[in-house]
Amino acid sequence: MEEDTKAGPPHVLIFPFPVQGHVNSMLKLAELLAHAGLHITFLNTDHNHDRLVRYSPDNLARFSGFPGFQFKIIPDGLPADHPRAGERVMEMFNSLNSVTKPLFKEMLFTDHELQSIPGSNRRAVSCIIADGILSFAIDVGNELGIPVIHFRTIGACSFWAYFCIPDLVEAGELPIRGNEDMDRILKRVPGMETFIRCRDLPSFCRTKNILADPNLQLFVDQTRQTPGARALILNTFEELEGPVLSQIRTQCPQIYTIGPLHALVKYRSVGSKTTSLQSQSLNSLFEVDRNCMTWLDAQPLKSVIYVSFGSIKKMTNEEMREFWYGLVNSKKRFLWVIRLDMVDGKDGGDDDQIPSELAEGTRERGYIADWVPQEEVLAHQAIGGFFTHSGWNSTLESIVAGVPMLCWPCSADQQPNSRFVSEVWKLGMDMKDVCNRTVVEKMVNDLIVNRRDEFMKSTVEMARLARESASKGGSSYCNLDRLIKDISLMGVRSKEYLPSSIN
Ligand SMILES: O=c1ccn([C@@H]2O[C@H](COP(=O)(O)OP(=O)(O)O[C@H]3O[C@H](CO)[C@@H](O)[C@H](O)[C@H]3O)[C@@H](O)[C@H]2O)c(=O)[nH]1
Repeated sequence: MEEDTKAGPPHVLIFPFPVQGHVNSMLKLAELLAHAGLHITFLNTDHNHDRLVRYSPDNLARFSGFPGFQFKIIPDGLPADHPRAGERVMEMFNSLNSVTKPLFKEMLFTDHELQSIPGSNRRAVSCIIADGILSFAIDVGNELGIPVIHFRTIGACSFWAYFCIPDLVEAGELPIRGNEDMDRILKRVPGMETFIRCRDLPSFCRTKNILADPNLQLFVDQTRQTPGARALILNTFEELEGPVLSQIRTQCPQIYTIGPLHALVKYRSVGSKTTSLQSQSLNSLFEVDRNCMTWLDAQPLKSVIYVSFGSIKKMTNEEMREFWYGLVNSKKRFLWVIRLDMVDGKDGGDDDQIPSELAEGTRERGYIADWVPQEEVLAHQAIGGFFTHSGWNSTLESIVAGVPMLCWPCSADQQPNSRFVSEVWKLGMDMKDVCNRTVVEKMVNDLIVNRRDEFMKSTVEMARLARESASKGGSSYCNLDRLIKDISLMGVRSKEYLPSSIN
């Protein structure tokens, strides 16, 4: 091993999987590390960077205020009109592997060469924080002898569920034996033996051919690689997922729980001499409709259900109608994020004519938006509940805002998340695998009227714990300090990081 003796702070390269839920949280980490004085290169795909420039210009300008922060752009290899959503998200993995990986490798090599030039005041990359599902970034980092820390944008509960899948298969608990088997409790997910059912496993487990399913294989393989990394960063907090984290620590001893990141960004700025951290940083890849805030201002206290199924889910026309009828029939006010390009079968035909009862109910009590400032929306006093797909960022944002959730998980980690929200944390209800207007109507009313007091008790308490963990002296606050210190110690460079190792 040889030491990189060049003066200056450590240089961290951060590389997210290029979708909203991943870019958002990893940019927040980048912001926190830059605020602590580290040099940061944030690697963004060309497609996403164009969108950030277009839809979050103020945010981008703010980053330029950090000395030593830079964005670098890399192609994702997909055509401009590729949706990068729905089922086609999986095509991104292939493209990233075939097009982006060699460019990434070349970029790291050039970075090393440039920074070796006498007079350069920037260190070569001394640590990579790679999205844990971008295994090629991890491989390249390892190959070049640069320490790699995995960042998983999912919760500990779903990380652990993915991790245990091979054990479930080996023990004969998987595959799932048809619909009638969905409520069977699984015994081989340590820490979850009493409540995790087949239907609560990551959605890829629903395939019959479990050993050959490429999507499942991809996520399981990548999760199983994490123990080989220097460390694992999770956007969660000890008080929320302590028991599951103890299980994960048996495999990955070095974990930094630094969530909820959006709360940490907010609390780290309190008392800070700089004002460069943003309390509600909106790293949006879509055009934000701010008029919804004016509409919310006019609604009574805790009267509105906020509805959003994240940035990737593509809905069917039928699902949209069932939700819409359910919301209108509930007679509750609603703010619904729905982009028509994310609804299958919208072709302007007869089916697209909005029935008059829906149009009228929406005009009276609803507001439909393409994209909203979600953190701000959830913090608004008019919001009484969140009808969510249980994406991990949305779950954390709801927890911090103290808003009870009605969960309709669609895919991947969302299935375990919603089980934890309802069964373990008691922060709301799970409507998994049901899409029916009568059920939506009833559950919306239960969430914000009939069972409101019951949910408010636990949501208020969990919000307090989340905020405490992100405040000075709290668990996530201290873990971030520990992470910064440990990254600073990673100035030691490996001898293998030599041009000859590039092939
Ligand atoms: O109108 C909107 C809707 C969403 N958001 C933001 O978009 C993010 C959405 O993230 P998330 O709730 O995690 O959902 P997805 O976009 O679906 O995220 C993907 O990535 C997550 C993190 O890995 C996974 O948990 C999900 O299952 C996966 O679909 C959140 O920060 C929201 O605040 C907005 O700002 N405005």
